[in-house]
Amino acid sequence: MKILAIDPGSTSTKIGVFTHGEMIQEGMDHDRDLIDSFAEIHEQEEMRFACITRALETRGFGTVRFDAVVGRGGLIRPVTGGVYRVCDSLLADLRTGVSGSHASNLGGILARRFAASSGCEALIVDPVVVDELDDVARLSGLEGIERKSIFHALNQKAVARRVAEERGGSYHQAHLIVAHMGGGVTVGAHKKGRVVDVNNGLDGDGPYAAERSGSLPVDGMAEALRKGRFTPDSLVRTVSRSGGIFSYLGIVDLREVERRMDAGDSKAVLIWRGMVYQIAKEIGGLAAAMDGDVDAIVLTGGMAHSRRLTEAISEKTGFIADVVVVPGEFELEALAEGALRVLEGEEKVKRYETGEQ
Ligand SMILES: Nc1ncnc2c1ncn2[C@@H]1O[C@H](COP(=O)(O)OP(=O)(O)O)[C@@H](O)[C@H]1O
Ligand SMILES: CCCC(=O)OP(=O)(O)O
Repeated sequence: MKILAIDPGSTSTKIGVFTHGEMIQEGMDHDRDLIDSFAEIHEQEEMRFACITRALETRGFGTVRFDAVVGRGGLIRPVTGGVYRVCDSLLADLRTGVSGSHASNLGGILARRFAASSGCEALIVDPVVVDELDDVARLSGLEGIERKSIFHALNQKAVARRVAEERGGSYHQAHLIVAHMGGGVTVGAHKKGRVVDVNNGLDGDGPYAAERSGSLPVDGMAEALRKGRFTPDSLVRTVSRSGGIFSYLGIVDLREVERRMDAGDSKAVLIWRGMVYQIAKEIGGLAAAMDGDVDAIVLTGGMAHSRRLTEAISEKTGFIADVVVVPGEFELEALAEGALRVLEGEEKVKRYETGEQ
């Protein structure tokens, strides 16, 4: 089987070519100013298409006919976890950004384009809108406004499956708290294979991260709107793109933050400590939500490469359960594995309109 996996992130596009049971991966970083020069996410399609085409040609895969092309699923309508075909209605929802705007919307769009040249299926797996929330977790505290499940579903579920199996159990029996710490931070309560509570990684919700603000006081936001510091649209963009560490220090790279800390920058120390504090508090909150019945806490994503960060979070949360660190992410593997399960008939592809297999 030959599978092309496409994983567009906020600042990079990663691809994986899966052939003969092995995956060759390639990551392309995009300049932050270039990304910011596009007003809308879908306008980045040609730029990312050209990058992927170039990478495939350079690696000698330019003329390969794939059996499936699979992309990271974006902000479509809420769905349960699984593998979905990129049908016309799913494609239309990705293009309009029916549930919002994020680079992952390009995953299914690009998968359809590359699948057309191979004459094969275009699929997405565990999109960021996977919604398995308990009813009680949907309540925001204000009638008419619901909490939404928008998170690093693909990597959280892939890593949770691995950790559960490595600990001799199965994902469908395990109780895990998974913190994905990348450009955004999402912390999910995985209870017997369902993510029953998680902070919305793109909204003002949960801990702050490299470029996300996390939860914000409403009073302060209303005042900033009144004073014209933001319009409603620019506020939404700021919260998801230029909040968090970026807003305090003007940088997003945790390695640079830690270099500044080592050089004696007290502001960098405070902001770093604040992020540790908020992530630990989110983990603690979910432990209570799970009645303290937690098998392990899993720290993953790019920032989990920092031992200093994972040790500090472990110190604050280790009283709850074992802390397992899985640095980086397994999104390309999870995409290819999902497509392979469908191609080999192990799993049925779900229909977007009904969520049924
Ligand atoms: N070796 C490392 N040590 C510390 N931080 C790292 C390391 N590698 C990446 N990071 C940080 O991880 C974050 C990006 O994580 P990643 O999961 O790749 O992001 P995304 O959510 O965009 O996929 C950045 O803040 C980056 O600085
Ligand atoms: C929460 C949606 C996914 C997300 O935030 O991804 P990035 O951290 O890659 O931007």
